[in-house]
Amino acid sequence: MAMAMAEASRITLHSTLLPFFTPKTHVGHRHLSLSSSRKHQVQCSVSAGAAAQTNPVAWGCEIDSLENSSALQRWLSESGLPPQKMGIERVEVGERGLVALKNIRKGEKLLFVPPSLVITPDSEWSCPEAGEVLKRNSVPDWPLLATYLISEASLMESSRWSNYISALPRQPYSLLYWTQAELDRYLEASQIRERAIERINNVIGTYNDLRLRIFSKYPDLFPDEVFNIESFKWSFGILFSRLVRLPSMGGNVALVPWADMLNHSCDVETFLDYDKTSKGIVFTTDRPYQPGEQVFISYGKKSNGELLLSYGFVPKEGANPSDSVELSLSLKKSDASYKEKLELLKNYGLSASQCFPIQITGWPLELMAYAYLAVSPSSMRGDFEEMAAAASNNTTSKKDLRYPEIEEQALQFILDSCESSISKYNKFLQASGSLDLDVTSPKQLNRRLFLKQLAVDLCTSERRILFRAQYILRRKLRDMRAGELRALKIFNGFRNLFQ
Ligand SMILES: C[S@@+](CC[C@H](N)C(=O)[O-])C[C@H]1O[C@@H](n2cnc3c(N)ncnc32)[C@H](O)[C@@H]1O
Repeated sequence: MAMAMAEASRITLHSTLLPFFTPKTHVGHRHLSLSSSRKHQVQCSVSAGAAAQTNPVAWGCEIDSLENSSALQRWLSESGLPPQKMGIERVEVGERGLVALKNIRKGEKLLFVPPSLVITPDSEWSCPEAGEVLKRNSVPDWPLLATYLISEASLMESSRWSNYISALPRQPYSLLYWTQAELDRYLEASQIRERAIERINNVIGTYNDLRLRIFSKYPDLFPDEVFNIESFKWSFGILFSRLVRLPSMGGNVALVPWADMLNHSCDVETFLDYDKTSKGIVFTTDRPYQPGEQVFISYGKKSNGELLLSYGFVPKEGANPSDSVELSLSLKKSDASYKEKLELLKNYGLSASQCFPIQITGWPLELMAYAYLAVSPSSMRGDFEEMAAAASNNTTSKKDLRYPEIEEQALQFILDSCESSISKYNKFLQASGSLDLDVTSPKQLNRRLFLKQLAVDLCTSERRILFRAQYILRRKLRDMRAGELRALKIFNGFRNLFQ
């Protein structure tokens, strides 16, 4: 199960626990920057996001509460969940998690959550009129589920999901709860800041759209006191951190009570799915567990930044083999062919500033193609189109381009971008020791320390990948230049011989 709220374009990598809330500006693995006006919008709309300042929703529980999760466990058993080999406990990784109660073999199927205990876009509403209005207006799955959760939560004990909702965190860990000032302060060096702003704006935009088109027309069904931006931030936070995609159920998205108590480990490769034989949601263990050990699944092959964005945690440094960092490359405005190049990029869904994911093992061919385009002189204009196509998501274009005459400049261009990014991380990491001096209360200090630690962990892991890229690029350039020098010496040697 790939638990995560992956953006649509990334979902193809993983199957299961994935939310499907797609920022419109997301192109494949690339993320476009927001305009400054949109940044301003965030500031106005979500500046009350800090735990100390926000009005938390009236439902859910503290993130580590075991009381509500015991009630959840009892209700699930009474409602058809078969006996389990795991129980909910307080754990070292992830606050609460599922822990083996018995020996569990490798290759064993676990959970067997029946579809009747799963929340999907087709679930029955306790207030059927509200559901009908949304369906009549063709509201897509994500906003539909977000509204469903709020509607059921507000009905408290009258909802059949009340035990489930009471065990959900009142404030899910998610970048949705970071204020603009916190994002600026802690994530300035990382492209994840832009992604968080983009996501917050999508949530706000979605809520505003629902309010304008639907809620305002049916105030009795959707009163402002319940269906407001705070409750939507909560419900989207829950969806981002708990919704799964079930490939064997036609790719449906679902909240799976009980299964969503499983935490993520980068060391396992097992995902939730619907099992047609047992007619339940299961996962198959890829290692044995002894009683007392926490059982994990994978939320998908996500970078540390993506895990922070959707789930609010960062794995230990070096623990995530799928980690990557977004490197931003930009066309130079002083380039004589700037307009021509930009036009072509736009034709392929790209822009003058573009992010590409770098992994510890290397970078995509698209990044090299973009670099070729950025450094190519006007005399190569005949090749611009091929370069722009190769830099894009276009799968039919040739990707592995080679232009020996500008390869050195292209590598130097990538190295410069890499080093400029590294210097931003250095600045943040050096300053991080002195970031907390202006707090006024212990609560504020706790939050600051918590967010700062997450940011330091993220930035350290992202910088580590950039350091590796810097090393490889420097070595390549050195070898190239040494080769050129050797060739020049040989050439000079020949010239002297014939003089
Ligand atoms: C699907 S829920 C898992 C159950 C959750 N621990 C709970 O108590 O409700 C996902 C959330 O669990 C936490 N989590 C999951 N895996 C984690 C990990 N490896 N490290 C830290 N927190 C993790 C994060 O707070 C995340 O948003």
